[in-house]
Amino acid sequence: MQRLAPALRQDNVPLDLISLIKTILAATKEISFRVSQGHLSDLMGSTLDENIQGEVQKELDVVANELLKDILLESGFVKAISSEEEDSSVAGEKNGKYLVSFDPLDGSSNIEINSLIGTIFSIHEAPSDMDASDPDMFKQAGNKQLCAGYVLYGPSTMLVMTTGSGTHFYVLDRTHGGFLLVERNVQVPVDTQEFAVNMSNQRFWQAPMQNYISDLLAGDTGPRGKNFNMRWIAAMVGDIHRVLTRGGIFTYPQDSKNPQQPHKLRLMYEANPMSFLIEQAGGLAMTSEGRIMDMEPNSIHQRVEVIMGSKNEVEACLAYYK
Ligand SMILES: O=P(O)(O)OC[C@H]1O[C@](O)(COP(=O)(O)O)[C@@H](O)[C@@H]1O
Ligand SMILES: [Mg+2]
Ligand SMILES: [Mg+2]
Repeated sequence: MQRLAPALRQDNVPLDLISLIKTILAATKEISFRVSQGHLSDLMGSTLDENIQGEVQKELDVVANELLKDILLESGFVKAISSEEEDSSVAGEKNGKYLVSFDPLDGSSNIEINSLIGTIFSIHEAPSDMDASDPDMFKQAGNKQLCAGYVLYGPSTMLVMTTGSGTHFYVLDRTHGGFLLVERNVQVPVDTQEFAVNMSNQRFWQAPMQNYISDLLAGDTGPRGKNFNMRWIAAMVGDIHRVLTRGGIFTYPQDSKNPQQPHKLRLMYEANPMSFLIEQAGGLAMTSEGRIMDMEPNSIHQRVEVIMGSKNEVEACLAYYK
């Protein structure tokens, strides 16, 4: 099995970017170790703080954020970082080439039940003519990402990453401490009979999504003429990993539960990186109005509607909005 750095060189990834990726992964190996300690560590509880989005921070959210932030800001490659757990962007090296956005721990509500969690990251080029403390540097569309990936802390720790030459799967080999390539150019099957959505929000969705999901639930007695299965891991990393592995449609549609917040998932460190991975694997990543990666961001913590996965199924869903 190929090691990470030679696999990236094969895809013509520049050496500086390889070094940055290795820096991110050094932090995720440490997070993976802490996660695997579970109740043996003192990181299982909640802090008394909330992040800027009003969510209670878990001890592991904070530790994972600090590990990534410290190693990235000290690396010399990074002009600034932005994170789910930071109010604004944080300046790094003034001549740094890259910007990194990350969700240090995705699926935090799964921590205490010993279920799937992960780290999601996205890398953009840093504008050379802007100040390192200017958060506007991050206002770049997803289609400008140089690299996106996640590390899934599951029964095995996996890295799923793209640098624009396909989406590849790696596994952390604890015997030598590095990530090994296990599957190159993963492909999301174009058709599927599996969907992922938080059904408890059903009554708050817009009519097109209500109608689409009702038709899936009607199975072979309804207009789709086939039965669908449902899965919901409550961690986007887990759900998207299943979609990349065996196909499916994953959606967090617009809802009216809280009129101040019609969308749940964050553009910069959830939707954009996952969109890059899904598209590089032949899937589609959309809102009901267009391609996620073509959206021009207006803020670091912007939220967005998400409909992504198997190409034909995403198109079938979007047809309800026409
Ligand atoms: O609470 P719900 O509706 O199940 O939402 C689950 C969604 O929220 C998220 O957990 C948000 O991520 P964080 O844990 O990083 O806040 C997504 O990963 C997931 O898809
Ligand atoms: Mg998240
Ligand atoms: Mg998180």
